[in-house]
Amino acid sequence: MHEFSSKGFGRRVTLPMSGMVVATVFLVLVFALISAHRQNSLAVESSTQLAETAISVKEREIARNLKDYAVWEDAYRNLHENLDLAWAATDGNVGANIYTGLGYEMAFVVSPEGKTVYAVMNGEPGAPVDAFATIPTGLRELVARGAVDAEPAVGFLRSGSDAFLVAATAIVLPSADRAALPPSSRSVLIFAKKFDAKFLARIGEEYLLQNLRIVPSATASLGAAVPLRSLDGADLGFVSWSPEKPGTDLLRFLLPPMAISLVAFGLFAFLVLRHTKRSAAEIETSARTIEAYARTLEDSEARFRDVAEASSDWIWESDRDMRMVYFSARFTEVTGLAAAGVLGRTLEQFFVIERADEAWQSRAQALRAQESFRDLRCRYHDASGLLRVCRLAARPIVDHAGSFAGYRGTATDITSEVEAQARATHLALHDALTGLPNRVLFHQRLGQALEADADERSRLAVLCLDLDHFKEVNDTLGHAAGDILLQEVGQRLNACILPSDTVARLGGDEFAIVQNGVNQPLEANALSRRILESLNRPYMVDGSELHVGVSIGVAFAEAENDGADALLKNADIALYRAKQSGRATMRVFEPRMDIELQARKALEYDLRQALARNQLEVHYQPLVELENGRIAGVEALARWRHPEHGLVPPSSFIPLAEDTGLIVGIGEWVLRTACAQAAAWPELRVAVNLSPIQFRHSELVETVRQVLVDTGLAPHRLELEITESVLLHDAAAAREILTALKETGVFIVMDDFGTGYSSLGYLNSFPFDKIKIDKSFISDLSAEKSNAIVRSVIGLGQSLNMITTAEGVETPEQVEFLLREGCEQVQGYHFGRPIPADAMTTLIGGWTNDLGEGRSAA
Ligand SMILES: Nc1nc2c(ncn2[C@@H]2O[C@@H]3COP(=O)(O)O[C@H]4[C@@H](O)[C@H](n5cnc6c(=O)[nH]c(N)nc65)O[C@@H]4COP(=O)(O)O[C@H]3[C@H]2O)c(=O)[nH]1
Repeated sequence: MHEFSSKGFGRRVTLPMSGMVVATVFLVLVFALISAHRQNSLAVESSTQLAETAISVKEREIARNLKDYAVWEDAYRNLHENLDLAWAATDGNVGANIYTGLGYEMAFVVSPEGKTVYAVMNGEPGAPVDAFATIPTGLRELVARGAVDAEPAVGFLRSGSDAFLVAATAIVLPSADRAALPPSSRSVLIFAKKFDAKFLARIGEEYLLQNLRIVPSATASLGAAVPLRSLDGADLGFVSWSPEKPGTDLLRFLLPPMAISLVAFGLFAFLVLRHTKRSAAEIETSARTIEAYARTLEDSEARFRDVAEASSDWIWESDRDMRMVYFSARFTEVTGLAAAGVLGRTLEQFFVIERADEAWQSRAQALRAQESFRDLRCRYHDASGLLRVCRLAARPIVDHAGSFAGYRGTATDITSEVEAQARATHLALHDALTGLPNRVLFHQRLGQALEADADERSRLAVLCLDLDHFKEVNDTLGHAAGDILLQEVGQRLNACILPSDTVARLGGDEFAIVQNGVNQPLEANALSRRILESLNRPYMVDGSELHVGVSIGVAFAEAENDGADALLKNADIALYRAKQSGRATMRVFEPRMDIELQARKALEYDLRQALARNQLEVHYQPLVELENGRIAGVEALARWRHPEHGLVPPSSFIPLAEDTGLIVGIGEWVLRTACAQAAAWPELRVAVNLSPIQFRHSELVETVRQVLVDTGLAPHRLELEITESVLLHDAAAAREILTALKETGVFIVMDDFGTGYSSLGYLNSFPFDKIKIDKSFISDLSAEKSNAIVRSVIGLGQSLNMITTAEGVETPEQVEFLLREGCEQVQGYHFGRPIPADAMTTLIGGWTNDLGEGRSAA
C-alpha cells in the first residue's frame, strides 16, 4: 500500500507552490522593473530627441534670423558696400532689436578682411568689439564657412565660461549669385545666442523639458543630457534636463497595489498552503488510521479464520440458491472429500438434514427467512462412505444492494460427540450390568404406556420382582458371582417377555416389567408363572449350582389409576406380600394390601419410638425340670405396651423389628433387662431369644460379653436361643459366632427345632447345649407323627448329650408323655404363662416341687 506522508506532500506540493508564488512575484517584479526601465529609457530617448530637435530648431532659427538680416539689400549696402554704422545701429536694422527682438546677445559684422566692423552687445550697438576676441575659438572657421556656404554656418562656441550658439553668413544681395562672389570679398554677419539658464528655461518650456540646463559633465546629468560640442570638437558641457520617468511613475502607481496584492496573494497562498498542509497532515493521520484499521482488519480476519477453524472443522459458503461455492482447506482434511467434487451441489444435495431433530422447525424457518441459524444437524458421507454427523451454523451474506447473496458459515463434525451422546444416553437409560433398561427408562416407558387411552391402559400390567435369597449369594459367593447371577436372571427375564413388553432392572436384585397384554389378568398370571418357573431353575455360577427364587408382585393399570408411580407402588406392595407369603410366589395387588401396609408403616413408626418411650417390657415364662418339678429357669419374652393397642405380642412386632433392623436395639435391651433381672433371682437361668438379624452383627459377641459384665450375671446362667434360620444364612459365620459365644460360657439353645429345615447335621456341627422342641409338635401330640418326631428329638438330644425342652406344654397328658419319653424340661401354660418380672419374682418365691402346684395363671 502506498504510504501517504504530509512531509512528502510538503515536498511535492508546498515547496513547488511556494516556489511558483515566489517566482511569479519575482517575475512580475522583474517584468515591472524592466518595463519601467524601458519606459524610462524610451522617455529619455524621446526627450533626448526632443532636446536635440529643440537645439536644432534653435540652430535653424538663428540661421533663418541671421539670413533674414544678411540677405537684405539694405544690409548689403550699409554694412558691406558702405559701412553705415548709424544705419546699422538704428533700431529695426541691426541695432538693439537684435537683442530685444530676437534675443541674441551678440551681433557682429566682419569685413572681408576679417575685421570686426560692427558689433551689438546685449542690444547695445556701439564701437566694434572684436568678435574673435570675444569668441576666440572656432569663430574664424565658422565665419569662413559662413562666408562661402549658401546657408549660414551654425555652431556652438565658447565665450569665456559661457556657451553660445553662433551663426555666420555672408551679407549679400538677395539677388546675388553667391557662388559668383569670391569669398574674400564678402562681409559676414554673425549672431550669437548665449546658452544660458534663461534661454534653456525657455526652450524647456517650449519643448516640455524640465530643468533644462547646462551641466559640466555627464555624471552631473539630471537624467538625460546631450553633449554640446564646439565646431572644433571642444567639450562645452552637456545640456541636461530631468526627463519624464513614466516607468518609475507607473511603478510608483502600480507597486503599492501590486505589493498589497502580492502580500495578499502571498498571505492567501500561505493560508492555502497552511490549510493544505494541515489537510495533508489530517489526511496523513487519516491515512495512517485507515492503514491501522486495515491492519487491524487483516489481523481480525486472520484471527476470525483461526478461531472459526479452531472452533469448527471447516468454513463454507453458498450462493443465494444454496449451492456450495466455497470450502476452506480443512474440509478435505476432515472429510477426505475433494472440495471441487462438492462445489456446485446444493446444501441439501450434500447434507442430509436431520428433520427429526427437535430444533429443525426453528432452523427451517430461519432458512426460509434467509436468516442466521445455528446447530443445524446434518448427516453426510465422508470419502470412505461412512455416515457422519455435523453441525452447521451460518449467517446470511448480504451484497452491496442489501440483498441476500447466500450463506457463510462453519461446519463441525460431531460424529464422535453424537456417538458418545448415544452411548451416554444408553448408559443413562440402561443398567450397565445386565444391559436392561434402568429405572429411568422404565418410568419413561411406563409413563408412555399410561398415556394411552383407557382401553389400552386396562391391558397394562406392572410386575415387580425381587430375587429370593440373593443377598445370601452375594454374601457367601461374593459380588462377582452375584453379578453373573443377575446377568443370567436378566437374560431369562428377557426370554420370558414379548417384544412389546419392557423388563428393567430397578437396582440390586429388583426387576420390573411393563406388560401389554390383550387379555389381562390372564396374561400377567401366565407371565408370572413363566418367570417363576424360569428363575427357579438352578444357576451355574463359577462351577457352583445356585438356587434363587423370585417373588413377584403384580398390579394392573386401571382407568382411574394415578399414574406410573402409583402403579409401581401397588406392584411393590403386592411383591412385599408375596415375600411375606413365603417367597417364590406371586401376588396380585389388592387395595386392602395397601391398607395393611399403611397400618404396618404406622406400627413401624410407633415401634421406632417404643424403646425411647419405655413402652417395651420383658415378661418371663418359667422353664420347669420334669424330673423334680423345679424351676430351672425362665424365658425372657418381649412385650410392647402400646398406648392405643395395649399389650402387643412379639409375633406382631418382632418380624417388623427384624425387617426394619430395630431388632438389634430391641434385642440388646431385652438381653440387658433380662440379665439384670435374672441376676436378682437365685440361681435361675434366663433364656433370651436372638434374632438372625442380630446374628449378622459382628458386635453380638462383644455385646453379650459386655451385658454379662455390666449386669454381673454368671455366663452359665444365660441361655441364648437361636432358630435354624440363623444357621441357614451363613453357616460358617454362624458357627464362628456361636463358638465365640460359647467361649463366653453361655448356653446355646436351638429354638423351634423341627419347624425349619432341621438338618440334623446342624446339631452335630454346632455347639448346642439344648434343643427346644417347637410347640406345634407338642400341641399335636395326639397325632402319631408328632409323637414319633418328639420321641426321636428327645432321643437325639440324649444321644448328643443335650438337654431337651418341650415348648407349649398345656396339658397333664402332654406332661406325662414327655416325662415318659425322658424329656428333661418343659415350658408351657400348664406351668405358667409369660408374666412381668415382679409377678415372676412372686411366682419363684411360692414355687413348690410339685408339678401340679404353684402354677401361675398369668
Ligand atoms: N399356645 C401356647 N403358647 C405358649 C405356651 N407356652 C408358651 N407359649 C408361647 O410360645 C412362645 C415361646 O417363645 P419362642 O418359641 O421363643 O417364640 C417367641 C420368640 O421367637 C419371639 N420372641 C419373643 N420375645 C423375643 C425377643 O425378646 N427377642 C426375639 N428375637 N424374639 C422374641 O416371639 C415368639 C413368640 O413369643 P410369644 O408370643 O411370647 O410366645 C411365646 C410363649 O408365650 C403354651 O402352652 N401354649
